[in-house]
Amino acid sequence: MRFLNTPQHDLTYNDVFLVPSRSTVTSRLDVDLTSTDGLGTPLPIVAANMTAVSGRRMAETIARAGGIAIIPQDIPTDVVAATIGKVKASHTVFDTPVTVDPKATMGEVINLLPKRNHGVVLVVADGLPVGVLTEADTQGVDRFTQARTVMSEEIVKVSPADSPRVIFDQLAAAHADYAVATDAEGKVLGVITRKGALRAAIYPPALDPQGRLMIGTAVGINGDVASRAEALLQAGTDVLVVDTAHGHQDKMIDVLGQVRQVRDRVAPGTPLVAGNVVTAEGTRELIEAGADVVKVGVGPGAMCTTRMQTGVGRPQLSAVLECAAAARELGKSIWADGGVRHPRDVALALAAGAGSVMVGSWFAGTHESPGDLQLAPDGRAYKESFGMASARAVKNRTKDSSGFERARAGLFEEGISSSRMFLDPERPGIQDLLDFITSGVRSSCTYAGARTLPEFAERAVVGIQSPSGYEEGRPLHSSW
Ligand SMILES: NC(=O)C1=CN([C@@H]2O[C@H](COP(=O)(O)OP(=O)(O)OC[C@H]3O[C@@H](n4cnc5c(N)ncnc54)[C@H](OP(=O)(O)O)[C@@H]3O)[C@@H](O)[C@H]2O)C=CC1
Ligand SMILES: Nc1nc2c(ncn2[C@@H]2O[C@H](COP(=O)(O)O)[C@@H](O)[C@H]2O)c(=O)[nH]1
Ligand SMILES: [K+]
Repeated sequence: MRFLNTPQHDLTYNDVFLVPSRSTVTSRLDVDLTSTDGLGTPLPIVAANMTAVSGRRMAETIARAGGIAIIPQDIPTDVVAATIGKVKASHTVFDTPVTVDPKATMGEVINLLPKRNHGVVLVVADGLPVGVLTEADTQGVDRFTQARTVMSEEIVKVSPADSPRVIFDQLAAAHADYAVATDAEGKVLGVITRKGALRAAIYPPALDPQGRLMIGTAVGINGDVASRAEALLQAGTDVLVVDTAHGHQDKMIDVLGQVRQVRDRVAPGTPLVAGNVVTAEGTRELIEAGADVVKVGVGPGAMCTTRMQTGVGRPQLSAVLECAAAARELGKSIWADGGVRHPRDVALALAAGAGSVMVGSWFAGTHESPGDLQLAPDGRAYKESFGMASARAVKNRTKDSSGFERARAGLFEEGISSSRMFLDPERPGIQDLLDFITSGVRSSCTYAGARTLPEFAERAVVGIQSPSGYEEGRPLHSSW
C-alpha cells in the first residue's frame, strides 16, 4: 500500500480512501479473494471468537461461503469438540435444514423459523421430507396446531449430483425458492434456495484436506490451556487461536510456547493464531513464540471499551499496516481484528496487508449468530451482542472461581454487556452480508487493478481524508 499524502499521525479506516488506478482487470468476477494467511480460505473473512457471534450455525454457513468462524474460548471444551464434529459432518454445499416432526406444534415452528436465513421449516418423518412451512403458514393459526395439518406437501427435490445452475433453473421453472436435496433412498441431505444455488456457483467452500468444512477454535491464556488445546486439536480444529486482550505479555509468550509443543505433537501443520497486538515488536515476538498468524487490534471493536477505560489501543489501519509488514518480513501473516462496519473497511484492511479480516458485532446481527431473535418496540428485529471482556462474559468465564474472585474480576470489565445488533432487513443472513462485503472488495480490487489479494496490497494507493471527505462518501437516503 502506498500513501498519496504522507500521514502525520496514526489512521483508522474512516481516515482514508482508496484512489482508483489504471486497471487491466475487466471483470470483478476475475478477482481471486483467496486469503494469504496460510489457511488459504477462499474468502479472507473470519467470524470472531465471540459468544454472540460464532456458534455451529455461523461456522457451517460461513465455511460454505469460503470463510471460517472461530468458536470462542468460553464454550466448554466438550461442547466445542461436538461442534467441530457436527460442522465436519455437514454438507459442503447444501444448507442444514430447520426440521420438525409432523406432530410438532406451530408454536415450535414459529420459534425455529428465524434460526436460518432460508425462511422455511422442513417437516421430516423417518428422514424423509414430507412437507414445508413458511412464515406465511404461521399467520392466523393456533400455536398448538400440528405442523402436519398446515404444511404444504409440494416439495422441489434435487439430486446432489445436480449443478448449481441446474438447481437454479429447476427452482425457477417450479416458481419455487427452496429445494431439498435427497439421497438415493429419498432421505434429506440438505436444502438450497435459488440464491443459494447462485452463490454455490460463485463461492467455493473452505475445506480441510479431507474435503470437510473448516472451523477454528480459541483458547485463552488462563487455566489448563495445554489440555484444552490438545482436546481441540484432536477434535479436528483447523486453526487454534490463542487470545487475550493484551497479547504482548509474558504469559502469552509462555502459553504460546506450550500450545506450539502440543500442536507439533498432536496436529503438526495446524496454524496457530495469537493476539491481540498493535505493534511491529508485538507481532515479531508472537511469531518468534510460535504464532503463524498474529491477530491485530486493540480497542477498535464495537463492544470494546478498552480505549475509553485505559486510553490504550491504536487506530486500526495504522496498526494493521505496521503489523502486516512486520509479519511479512518473517514470512507470516496477520488478521485485522475489529472495527469493521462496512465493506470498505474489509477492503482497506486487505489493502493494508491483512491476510484475513475478523468481523464480530456486525455478524452478531444475523440469523446464524447464536442469540435468539428479539423484537424492539418499533418492530425491528435484533440480536443481543456483548463483549468478551464485559462483566457478563467475565462472570461466565470465572463461574468456577469463588464469589470474591468473580466479583473482583468483574471490576476489570473492558466491554459492554448488552448491545442491540439490528438485522438489516435487506441482509438478514450471514451470506447476505458476505455478498455485500465480497462484491465491495472485488470491486475495490479492480479499481486498484489487482487480480489477487497480494496484488491488491501491493498496488493499493491510499489517501488521507477529512471527516467531511468521509461524510461526502455516504449515501443520502432523502433530500437535504
Ligand atoms: N481486541 C481488543 O481490544 C480486546 C479484546 N478482548 C477480548 O476479550 C476476551 C477476554 O480477554 P481478557 O480480558 O484478556 O481475558 P483472559 O481470560 O484472556 O485473561 C487475561 C489474563 O491476562 C492478565 N492481564 C494482564 N494485563 C492485562 C490487561 N491489560 N488486560 C487484560 N488482562 C490482563 C489477566 O490477569 P489479571 O486479571 O489478574 O489482570 C488475566 O490473567 C478475549 O477474547 C479478548 O480478545 C478484551 C479486551 C480488548
Ligand atoms: N476491548 C474489548 N474488545 C472486545 C471485546 N469483545 C470482543 N472484542 C474485540 O472486538 C473484536 C470484534 O470487533 P467488532 O468491531 O467486529 O465487533 C473481537 O474479535 C475482539 O478482539 C470486549 O469485551 N472488550
Ligand atoms: K470501540
